[in-house]
Amino acid sequence: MRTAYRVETVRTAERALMDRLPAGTLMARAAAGLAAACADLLPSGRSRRVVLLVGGGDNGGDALYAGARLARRGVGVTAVLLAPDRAHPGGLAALRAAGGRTTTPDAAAAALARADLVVDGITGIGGRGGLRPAAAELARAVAAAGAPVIAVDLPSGVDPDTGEVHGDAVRAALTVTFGTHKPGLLVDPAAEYAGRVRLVDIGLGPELPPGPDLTALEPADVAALLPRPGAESDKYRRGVVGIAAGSARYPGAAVLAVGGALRGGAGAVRYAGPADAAVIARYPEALVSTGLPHRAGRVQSWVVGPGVGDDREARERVADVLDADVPVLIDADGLRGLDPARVRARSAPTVLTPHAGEAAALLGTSRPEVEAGRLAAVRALADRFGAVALLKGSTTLVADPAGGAVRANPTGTAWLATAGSGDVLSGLIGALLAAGLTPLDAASAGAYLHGLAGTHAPVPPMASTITEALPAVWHELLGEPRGR
Ligand SMILES: NC(=O)C1=CN([C@@H]2O[C@H](COP(=O)(O)OP(=O)(O)OC[C@H]3O[C@@H](n4cnc5c(N)ncnc54)[C@H](OP(=O)(O)O)[C@@H]3O)[C@@H](O)[C@H]2O)[C@@H](O)CC1
Ligand SMILES: [K+]
Repeated sequence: MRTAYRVETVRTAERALMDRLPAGTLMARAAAGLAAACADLLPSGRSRRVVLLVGGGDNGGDALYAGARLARRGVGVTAVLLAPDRAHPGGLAALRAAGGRTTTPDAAAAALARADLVVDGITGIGGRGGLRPAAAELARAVAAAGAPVIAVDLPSGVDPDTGEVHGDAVRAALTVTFGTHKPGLLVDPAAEYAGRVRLVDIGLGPELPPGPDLTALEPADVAALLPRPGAESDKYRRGVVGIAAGSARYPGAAVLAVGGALRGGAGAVRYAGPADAAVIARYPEALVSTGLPHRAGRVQSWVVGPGVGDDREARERVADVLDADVPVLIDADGLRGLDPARVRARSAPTVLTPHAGEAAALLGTSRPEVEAGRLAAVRALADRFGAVALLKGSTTLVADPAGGAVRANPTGTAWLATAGSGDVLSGLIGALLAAGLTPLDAASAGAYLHGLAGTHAPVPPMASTITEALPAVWHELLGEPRGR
């Protein structure tokens, strides 16, 4: 599990560690890791030039010490000093002693034009608000120059705690972060600016509290969560999913949600609704009925909403499912006008899976506001509805109403934003709920599988090809030969 901590927690841990170590040790560790990452990215066998962007804090100090290490190895290093009188004195002295040069922001463009690599040390965890004008101009000059960028700790201009980006920010190919991930590195829009992220161990681990602010599942975590049928399994032990999706007008949503549930490992899928003929034609495995969901027979979870429409009949189906005493996932049309009190009053857990537009409607805010502050939005949804909230999008986030770390989904591709993709996800999570995973685990493992299937599906993927890619993803994660 990757873990991320907010700045306040990082600072406390850093102080505790610093008290036990000789001055300068942490910065030396950070700079060594940073210099190694730079060396990996630099072309070999010819004269190489690195430009450091140096702010007035310790982030700039890291860049200067790393620059000194590179200069000692024969790399041509030029430091652009944003605040010459405040640049880290020890770092500056080390760079100069190693033969590095310094310059001012007005001469940056010429240096950047010849750079093989740029090291962004303008701000790290000490950055506040959007970049100030001189720093913002430098960020634009870097983008115009086009050389690859390594960000020190965080790309300058992104909010470390929330992942928000206000105005210009540096876009990096790689971010070398120290001690622990910060939430902003795993949440869009900031995550997109960070590029790949490399964590350098500076010994902070033992000083960090057990409860991180954000986590991201790794393959082994997902593999441990996925249900594996045992010798004694029957369909009820593996989990029966009820799907109340689709309508005469939108039968496809029913088919896709049922497919997601079947490929999510369900022991059986009961479909209730008017798209029964389309479902049975595609999936003869499904048990179909046309009455209200509660008449469909015993299930261990319900999925309601995709493609149900918004007429009286649709509202009746949604209300009927909300009365069920099993975990319920509500998506798409099921989320329209959803009453927080009704969801809070349910006797079993609820999972909501809105995209940003649906989340905005549920929170009474705007879509751009949700997209700019995804972390705050997903927490607010979980809080308001007393439900696990999964906010779909460039970074899918999952929040638990009990609090604790928000989970950021690390898999997926922009190609997943295709019609019906969310219907597959809802069925998939429904199957994991029926198998007995906690709602938080079901939602985050479902998002993980779905994202991975999206990257396995032939490009451009369709929702049904995401479903078809799921078996390969299960095999990959469980590490079992096919057919076992
Ligand atoms: N934690 C750890 O364990 C370790 C931390 N380490 C490193 O220390 C870094 C934190 O250093 P830090 O505290 O000195 O803050 P930092 O990020 O350099 O920013 C402050 C500078 O930025 C400026 N500034 C602020 N906002 C701005 C804006 N919007 N636009 C433009 N400028 C802005 C601010 O100016 P001021 O407000 O003072 O005028 C000040 O000059 C951390 O990220 C990591 O790299 C490692 O060395 C070792 C282990
Ligand atoms: K930085």
